[in-house]
Amino acid sequence: MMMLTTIPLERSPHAASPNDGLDDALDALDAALDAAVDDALNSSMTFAVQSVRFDDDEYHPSNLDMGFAHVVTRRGLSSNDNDDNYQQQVLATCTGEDVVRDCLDLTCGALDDENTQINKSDECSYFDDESLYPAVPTAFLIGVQKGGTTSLHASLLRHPQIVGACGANTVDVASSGYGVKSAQMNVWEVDGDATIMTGAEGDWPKEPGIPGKEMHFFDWDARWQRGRAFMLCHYPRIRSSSSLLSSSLAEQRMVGLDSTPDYLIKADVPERVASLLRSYRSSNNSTSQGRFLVVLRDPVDRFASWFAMAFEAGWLDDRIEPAYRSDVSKAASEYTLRQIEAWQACRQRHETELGGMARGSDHFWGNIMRLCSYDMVDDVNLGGLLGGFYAAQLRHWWRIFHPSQFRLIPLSMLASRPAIVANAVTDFLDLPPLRQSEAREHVDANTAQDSDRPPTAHLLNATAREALRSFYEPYQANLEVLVKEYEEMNIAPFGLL
Ligand SMILES: Nc1ncnc2c1ncn2[C@@H]1O[C@H](COP(=O)(O)OS(=O)(=O)O)[C@@H](OP(=O)(O)O)[C@H]1O
Repeated sequence: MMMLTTIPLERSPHAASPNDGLDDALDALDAALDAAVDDALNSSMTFAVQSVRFDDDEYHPSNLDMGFAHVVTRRGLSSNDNDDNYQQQVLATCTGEDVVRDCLDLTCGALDDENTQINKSDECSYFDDESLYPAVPTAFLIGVQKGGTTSLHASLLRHPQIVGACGANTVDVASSGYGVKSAQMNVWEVDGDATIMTGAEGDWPKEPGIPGKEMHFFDWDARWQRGRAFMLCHYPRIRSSSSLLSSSLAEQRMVGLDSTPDYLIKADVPERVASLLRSYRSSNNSTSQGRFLVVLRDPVDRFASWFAMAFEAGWLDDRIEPAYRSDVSKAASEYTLRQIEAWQACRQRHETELGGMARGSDHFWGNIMRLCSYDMVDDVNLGGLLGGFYAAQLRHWWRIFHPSQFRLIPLSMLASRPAIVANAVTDFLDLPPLRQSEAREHVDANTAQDSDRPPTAHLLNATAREALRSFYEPYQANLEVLVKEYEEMNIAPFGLL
């Protein structure tokens, strides 16, 4: 059971200025909080209290009944709080299961007044604060791009012990239903600061989406070069110093999740992730080896979905024949055939360079892929045709991490049996299962229907679909071999698409 009491900051309607009478009002509010805390103590409930600031309409109280924003730890008032924005304090009383679910004291650095520094420098001002346990990213949803990763990410965030990074894509939490841990969102909106992230990668993503997804820490050089502290600063902290919060609760294990589907395709990422985990293990006695999730999707459908996204985003504007620009279906089919041709030509060009390497092996394809990714500038961000070479991508990762650290999840299974997937993933992450009612819920996020992009099912004509199907045949055969090996290692119950 959870009880939420809102105690308004009562100011005299006759106040001459915003600060007039503020001290008295704050004293009255403090006294009301103390009385409420006494009540909670007398009823021997576990409880927590939090002061909440509302900066603007985004922090409308209606957002606060979802997730953790309205709970835990009573903070001292900082000088910034003595302004007109400081409108309310909220008391939440929690007990039982809801304590874990709703009362963990997570805090996003950039939302904290005293920590805004992290936006301005590479160092996190609270990184050394031992009273804050970082929710370190040890779980990685690395692909495949357009595989349904947003749905899986959103469904995992419902678990009380899984957190995404602060910021990244923002989401209209109130309407999306992904309310849990909603205060992670809008970090950058709060600061109104798009300048902090200038660099090769451009602005921090701000488009509507899901909180904490697509951080690109490991594949965008400008972010990677800012170092480990920079990345960890963007994960919420668990505050254990609160006198009101039981320490066992504060120390509850949290798993940070980095869901960036481009990671699977980008050659440098596995080694970078490994080095982060190594450094984390050596400095924190952590034993985490990293856990990796990959959603697999039929490569033809994945390609169509990618095309729809790229077309809608304008990435292909100068690559589509003007005659086709007004007809997305024709554009998609024509582009597909042209890309297949370009790929075959590129492959032939490089085949001789690869000398005696066994033709058709994943290693061979991996090399061709690397070489052709430079040649095929048309294939934006490697997400087009090359995005479907799942076996070569996975083999590349398996050179660095053991296959047992991976779970391969067919999108078809995520779509049809969400509870099985949710429980298998939480088990894999050594976490208790989601509540049954939540695990069974289907999550469909980032679908064509939600966005302006064209539906993908009939995007490609029969010729283009067929050409793609036979194009991917050898790669799919390699994937089957890989999945068989994976199953023979008795790693996971999941089969192929
Ligand atoms: N539950 C479920 N069932 C079936 N299909 C689903 C589901 N969830 C997401 N999707 C489809 O996955 C596509 C989006 O994938 P991603 O979220 O991974 O895209 S992205 O890489 O993050 O941009 C996108 O595909 P298209 O609609 O074909 O574009 C989604 O519709």
